[in-house]
Amino acid sequence: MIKIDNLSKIFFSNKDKLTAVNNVNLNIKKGEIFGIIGLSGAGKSTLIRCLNRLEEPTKGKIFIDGIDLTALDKESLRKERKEIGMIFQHFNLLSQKTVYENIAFPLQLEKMDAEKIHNRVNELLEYVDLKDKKNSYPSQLSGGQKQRVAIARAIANNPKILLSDEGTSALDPKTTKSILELLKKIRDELNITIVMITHQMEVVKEICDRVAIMEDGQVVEENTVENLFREPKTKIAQAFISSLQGNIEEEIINPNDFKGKLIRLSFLGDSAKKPIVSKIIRSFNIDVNILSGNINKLQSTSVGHLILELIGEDEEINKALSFLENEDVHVEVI
Ligand SMILES: Nc1ncnc2c1ncn2[C@@H]1O[C@H](COP(=O)(O)OP(=O)(O)OP(=O)(O)O)[C@@H](O)[C@H]1O
Repeated sequence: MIKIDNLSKIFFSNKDKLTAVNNVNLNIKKGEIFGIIGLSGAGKSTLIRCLNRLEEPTKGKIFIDGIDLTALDKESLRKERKEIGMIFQHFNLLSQKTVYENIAFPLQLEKMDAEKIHNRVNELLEYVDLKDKKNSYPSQLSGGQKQRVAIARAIANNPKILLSDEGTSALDPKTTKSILELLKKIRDELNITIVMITHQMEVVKEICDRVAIMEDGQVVEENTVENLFREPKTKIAQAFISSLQGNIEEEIINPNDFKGKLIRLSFLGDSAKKPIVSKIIRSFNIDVNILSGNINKLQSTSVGHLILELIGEDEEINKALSFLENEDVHVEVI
């Protein structure tokens, strides 16, 4: 549905040249919640702002349902932009207008008649659970309530796509959860494709179907959330996963400090429930030392990791490794 083709954005200031987005290619499917994660300065905001041409790409193309957004003139772009709602970290509400007026604003721009606007705004207020706040001003609302208003405003014209630029970064964990639930409801019920940039792995874990990791303007890794958690390939993906609360940094384990063989097991879904450690101890003549372990509960499944030291004869260890591979567990010798 969204096809990003060799997209680059270069900022020129004085004699300096900064490549904020460097040759990015992505395909985002209809109805997907697609996350883009990266550290500060990685180019996430610039990339997402190119998707509705708030930022003009320097090179490359963006197709939305086959329409090349980069080729549109001003008037066609204005029409196409109606299909793309956006929310921001700091909400960007109109402070002089009430909640009702903020949500009505994009509908007035479309010259919708007054009665229709009235009905639509009330429907949206109900949808985002803010009926009782319709006459309040943004300054009278909590962060979560402000983001609900921003979301109602962003979906008022029934867009196909919703872009979120760090939409939960200014919120506490509980409020973040409720906003993520609202976004999920919007995807599930309204079939709106959601592209969200974030620096929080918690957000990706909670809500995204697929994720791209950006570093220095480039997409360095792209995968389903399950597979990313199962086998992160790049150092930065591993660091993001390690940064999740309760996860143990693996770097602290140095194989040279151990006399046995170190292995890292990754397991997904039902294989996480099998008593594999006790099985290998009982079935083979080896000792097992558990060095670290974690389990991440994703939306529809769980992904676990264990780092074990296997102590014993090579032959017995190799038998244990073959056994593990047959148990649908990914084994990596460290
Ligand atoms: N208008 C601009 N002019 C010049 N440089 C810019 C401009 N906007 C962004 N940059 C630079 O482009 C790079 C990418 O910035 P961007 O805001 O896209 O990153 P980000 O991953 O969203 O980071 P953050 O999470 O901190 O916003 C940074 O080095 C930034 O300084």
